[in-house]
Amino acid sequence: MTAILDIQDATVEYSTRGTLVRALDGATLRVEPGETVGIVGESGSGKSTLGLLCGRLLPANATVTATRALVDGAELLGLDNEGIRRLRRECLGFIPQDPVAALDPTMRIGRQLALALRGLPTDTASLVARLDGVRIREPERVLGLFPHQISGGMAQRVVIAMTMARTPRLLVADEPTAALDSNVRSEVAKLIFGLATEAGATVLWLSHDLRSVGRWCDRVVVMYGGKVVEDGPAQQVLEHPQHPYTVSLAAADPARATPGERIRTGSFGVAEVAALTRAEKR
Ligand SMILES: Nc1ncnc2c1ncn2[C@@H]1O[C@H](COP(=O)(O)OP(=O)(O)OP(=O)(O)O)[C@@H](O)[C@H]1O
Repeated sequence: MTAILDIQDATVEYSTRGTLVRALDGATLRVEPGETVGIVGESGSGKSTLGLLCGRLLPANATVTATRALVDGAELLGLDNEGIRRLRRECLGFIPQDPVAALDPTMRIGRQLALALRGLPTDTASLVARLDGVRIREPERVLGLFPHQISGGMAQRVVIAMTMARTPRLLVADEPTAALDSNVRSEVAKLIFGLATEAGATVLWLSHDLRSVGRWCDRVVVMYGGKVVEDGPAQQVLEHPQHPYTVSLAAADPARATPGERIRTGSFGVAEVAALTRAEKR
């Protein structure tokens, strides 16, 4: 079977005013179609960089090397611009931490959704059905609103509807519930995993929170210092952590292990993803 993601010995360095930061330092990860994989690690461990690498969405100051970097069998680093656009369009879906930033503030929800549906029916009934599918109440009314007029939870549902409309084979979600109120986090996680399962999508869920990842994902990958330091079935990693960092995560107070309340500026290049999504819509 072709792996949906096959990255071997990937190194990513960011250069900022003459200073080099090595965000990935020989990261290796192979994911089979249909797996749900939680990638956990402390801030700066390279999770977002790995997520962005999957869509070759790294910023211009990043230099990438890898022995192998295949997404759905395609050589990520060798694709021309049309090839990478096609891969993003036909295979990949990204759900960022900050849904409001991922939406165009100047465009009503209905229009953004219609643009994201590209080639699929965009009459009002179809748009309403899309919002229904992500359990948005009063969908007709929501279609006429701007992003600032809806809650973070609702905005994330809109982003999920837009992303899942393309039935991605690989869904990369970077702390997609961390910026939301605690009472909607689990509903949104359930929605994402439910839709991904229905679509047969593989999920890469990037998070600081080992316990929540263990709840939703079958497999847990732990990153530390730009490397994958532990990788196994969720239950095994939670109950018998091997790497000292995983041991400390597993021993942490669950309340403290809850995803951060604040939006982390280092997270997932939301601006890049939003710009890309908007550029592709035009
Ligand atoms: N565009 C950038 N330019 C320079 N350095 C960057 C850039 N993006 C990330 N880095 C650095 O690369 C390292 C890895 O960052 P990355 O965002 O991938 O980690 P992370 O595990 O996702 O962290 P967080 O959970 O805080 O998002 C960090 O030291 C970070 O400061």
